[in-house]
Amino acid sequence: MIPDGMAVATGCRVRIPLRNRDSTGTVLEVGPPPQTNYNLRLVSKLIDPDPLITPQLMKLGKWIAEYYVAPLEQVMRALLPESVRQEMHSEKTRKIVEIKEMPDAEALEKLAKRAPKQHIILKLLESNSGMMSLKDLGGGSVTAAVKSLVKKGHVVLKEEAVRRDPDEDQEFLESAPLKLNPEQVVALEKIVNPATNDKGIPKPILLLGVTGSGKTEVYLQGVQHALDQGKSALILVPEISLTPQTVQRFKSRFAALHDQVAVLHSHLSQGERFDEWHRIRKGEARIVIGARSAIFAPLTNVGIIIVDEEHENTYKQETSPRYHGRDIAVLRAHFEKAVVVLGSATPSLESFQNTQSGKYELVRLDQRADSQSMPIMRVLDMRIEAQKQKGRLAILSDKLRLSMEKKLENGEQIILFLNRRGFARSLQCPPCGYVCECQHCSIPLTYHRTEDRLMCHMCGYQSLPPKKCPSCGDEAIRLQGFGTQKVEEVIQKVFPQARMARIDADTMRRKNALRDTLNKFKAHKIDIIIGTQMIAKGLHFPNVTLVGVLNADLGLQVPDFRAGERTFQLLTQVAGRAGRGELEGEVIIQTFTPHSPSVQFSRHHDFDGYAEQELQFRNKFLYPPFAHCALLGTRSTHERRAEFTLENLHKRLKKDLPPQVELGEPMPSPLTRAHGQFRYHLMLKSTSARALHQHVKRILTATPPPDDVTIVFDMDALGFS
Ligand SMILES: Nc1ncnc2c1ncn2[C@@H]1O[C@H](COP(=O)(O)OP(=O)(O)OP(=O)(O)O)[C@@H](O)[C@H]1O
Ligand SMILES: [Zn+2]
Repeated sequence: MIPDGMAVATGCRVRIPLRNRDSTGTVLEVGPPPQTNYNLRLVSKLIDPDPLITPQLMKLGKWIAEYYVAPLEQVMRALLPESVRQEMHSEKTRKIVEIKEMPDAEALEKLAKRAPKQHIILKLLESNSGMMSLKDLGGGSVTAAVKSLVKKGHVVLKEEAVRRDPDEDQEFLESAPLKLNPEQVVALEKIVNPATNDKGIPKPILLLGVTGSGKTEVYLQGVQHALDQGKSALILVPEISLTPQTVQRFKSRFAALHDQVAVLHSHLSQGERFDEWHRIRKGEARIVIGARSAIFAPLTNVGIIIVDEEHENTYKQETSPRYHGRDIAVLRAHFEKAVVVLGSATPSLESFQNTQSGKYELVRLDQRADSQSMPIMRVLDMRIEAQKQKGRLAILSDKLRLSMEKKLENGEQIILFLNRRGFARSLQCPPCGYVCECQHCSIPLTYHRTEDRLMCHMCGYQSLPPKKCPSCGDEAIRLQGFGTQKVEEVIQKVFPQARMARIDADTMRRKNALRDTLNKFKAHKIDIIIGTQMIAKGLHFPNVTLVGVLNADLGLQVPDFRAGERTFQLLTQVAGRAGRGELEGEVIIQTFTPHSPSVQFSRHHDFDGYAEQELQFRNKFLYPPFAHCALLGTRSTHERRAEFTLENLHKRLKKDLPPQVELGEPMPSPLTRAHGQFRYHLMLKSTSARALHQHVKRILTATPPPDDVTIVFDMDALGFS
């Protein structure tokens, strides 16, 4: 309860005595006290006179809690960084000593004899325009002397706030805006004067621009326009540590406004995050760049929200609340009446379909900005290569090896890409490329070693693994695969002179490791980079003339209806790293399935063609964007209990199932056991998001799990492991 006269508002933090202890909480709603038998407590203290959470953000939080079926407290935790919520890291301050009144010459002379230290301090201060930090004066060794000077009235001791700047060690040279090409001019115009609905809310914009088309320059000038209007700007990037170049470009362009740019990401220390957050809230920082959670930055008067590489999976939060940063960006822009720009060379089909249905505006950049041509794409059939290199793992085709040789001779640089993801293994036949698929869902079946079974991870269909390839009859159908480490070994043997670096989750653990390696590559201290999807994003290296994709199929073999989309995106993005300078670029794609649409359409840089056939497939099997897919899972250290709990939930969900919702069978996850926990899951599909999350919420609320079982619900799930 609120004591009389205390101005508590929604979004403020308050202290309440609970169990003899003062606890901190955030006010979700203010209203008359409810009828209850509980003993209601009075708020003992109002911490923030102004709400920490703006009304728009509060609205966003409530929406997230409902849609993603997450407890509101959990959502509040996502909204407010821990350091801010707990007041753990109050402002960092330093002590400043300032001259108040210098003693006259006579007194000064006396001081020099009797208290030489005090004399020196005064002299030092005098030669430093009367003011120095206590630390610079000598810190602990002079505190006593300074105190005496304070007592005598010669100096004063003050506290001054200092900002913990995460990029303190870096310098950013101001970059001038480029003269836009005609396509960019049109794009910027649409952002500056967006189409609006009848309530004056701008329509979201999908900026579909081929790799190297100058999307970033359009973002920069769009942000500039918002600032000129006195508004603030929010820029989301997939992952700060993976996109150092994009962040650098923003920091450089707005270098003159240095203190108005805030960066939010997971590598900040608690103190840095505290400072950045409060600078934003006070309106000192009006440009915010950050990863997913920066969508909750406490900016006011937002003019523009940009989501760079909007198709990236990293925008989806993997713990509850499992929100999608891009979707929340669109929603926040709507609440704030701001323009939102989703940019990508390979947009998600969800966003693209929204342009087809008229919900979003489609803006295109079809040419590379500096009139470089798109790289030449070659597709290499590894089935033939596998026969040639009998018995060995076919990692490097002759064609790719020869091309690498030539580039190295010319002093040009090479990126080798290995798209290795997921744990799920499907069965593929090397001589013919055939992959075992589910007849109902058209996704690869996953091989479960322990049961010696093939399973469909969408619907639960099971079958025995074939002894021979059903397509060509060869017995070579088997599990296969190689990782980046193996590739590095092989390349090292073939090109002993070349300088190379491997970029993957294992080698890039150290903070700034990626930035440092990329800087070395830029300075041409490295000839070849071998990497996973970590290197597919937004990199710009003019001297890279060859990109090799070692096995394009790996991404196609995961039990996920988005596997094709992801492969198309990765191939297109990776290919876009080649030929970004004066020299022409070449891309060699090694694959066992040269005719798959992902390979063929990316080869021709044809997003529209790809989207058209993929949307047909999605429509036929009723997958997103034509339906919502969600995953309901159980996790427990006791396998039977995880299984049993899910079966029980399944039974209850089946009863009164809304007609729009389709319910899959419970089954072990492809990643059957992780962190000592057994995992089971089932899929839900629905043409109505609301019908789905309401039904699940009702059942989950009525069916609390046993203590040793955790329930996971993932609305609009992106992964199915
Ligand atoms: N109007 C312009 N005139 C000249 N050069 C330009 C112009 N706009 C962009 N560029 C340059 O073209 C190159 C590619 O631009 P940019 O990196 O912004 O493209 P992008 O669309 O963001 O690419 P990607 O999607 O591959 O990350 C950069 O070197 C950039 O400086
Ligand atoms: Zn199936």
